Amino acid sequence: MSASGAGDVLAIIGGSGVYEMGWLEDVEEVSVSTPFGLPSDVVLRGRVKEGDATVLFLPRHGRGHRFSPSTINYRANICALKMLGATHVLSVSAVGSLREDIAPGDLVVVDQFIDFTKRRISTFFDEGVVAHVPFADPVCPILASAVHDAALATGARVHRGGTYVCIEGPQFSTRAESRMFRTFGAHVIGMTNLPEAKLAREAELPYATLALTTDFDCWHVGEEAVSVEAVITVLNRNIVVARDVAKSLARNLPDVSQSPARHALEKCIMTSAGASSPDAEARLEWLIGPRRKAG
Ligand SMILES: CSC[C@H]1O[C@H](OP(=O)(O)O)[C@H](O)[C@@H]1O
Ligand SMILES: Nc1ncnc2[nH]cnc12
Repeated sequence: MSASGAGDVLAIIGGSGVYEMGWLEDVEEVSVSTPFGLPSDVVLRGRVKEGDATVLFLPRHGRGHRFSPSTINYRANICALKMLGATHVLSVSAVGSLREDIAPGDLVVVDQFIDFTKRRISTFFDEGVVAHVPFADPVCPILASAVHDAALATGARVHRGGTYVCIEGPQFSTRAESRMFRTFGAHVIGMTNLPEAKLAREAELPYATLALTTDFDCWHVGEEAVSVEAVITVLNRNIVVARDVAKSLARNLPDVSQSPARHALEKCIMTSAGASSPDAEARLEWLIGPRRKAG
């Protein structure tokens, strides 16, 4: 796998418990406003020591954990990172395990999602311009492979591949729901990676998730049902590893020029510039402007 260029920008979206990276250098705070509103917080922009890439860091819940999974402005977050030149997106997320062989403390580099969210805006193309992007493989395999390599290097127990079912929350699941998700073949459960991953795909951003397993949700007979207290206890250990994985990845970004995400919008926009509205074109200029100009 060839290394990336110095112009590459790794965007890290921090999940529960991950409100800063701790290893960023030459850090500046960047406030970004987008056509979809404000992102969860200011974006930290810096670099990694002994690395070429620029690094962006955005805590999806905001510093102080101000936004629930349902109220995060996912569109503003992804749009802001795209506007700042992101070329790779690493999502760091706390998850529950739905499998006996995935234990709290394990890392999972997921490769599939099941969407059980209920009330989230999950597209940039909701008014005036229609587009349908492929999403069969929702995670960039090139980036996921690099994340897996970086995770292995920490010595943590790492699972390559897995299906992340995303629930609306903010309540945890019932036992019946947890058991149902297991019958679906899901491996881990969370509350935030959708529509985040869908929006990253529409924005043609290669996306991969480092899932930090913190509990067995509530299906496991021999285990206590998940609680915030239990999650935080394990998360405090996972976070240290997650920071190391992100640092290693920032130093070894893969070339994603062949990522399926990079051309996701090609031939997917149904509405011609003449048929859409000036408002819609203006709202999406950051994403389809160059394509529109190229005709
Ligand atoms: C505190 S457990 C539930 C909470 O943690 C996860 O957040 P993130 O995905 O941002 O790490 C989960 O999605 C819930 O938001
Ligand atoms: N059991 C669980 N369900 C949903 N999101 C989670 N995040 C961490 N553990 C979780």
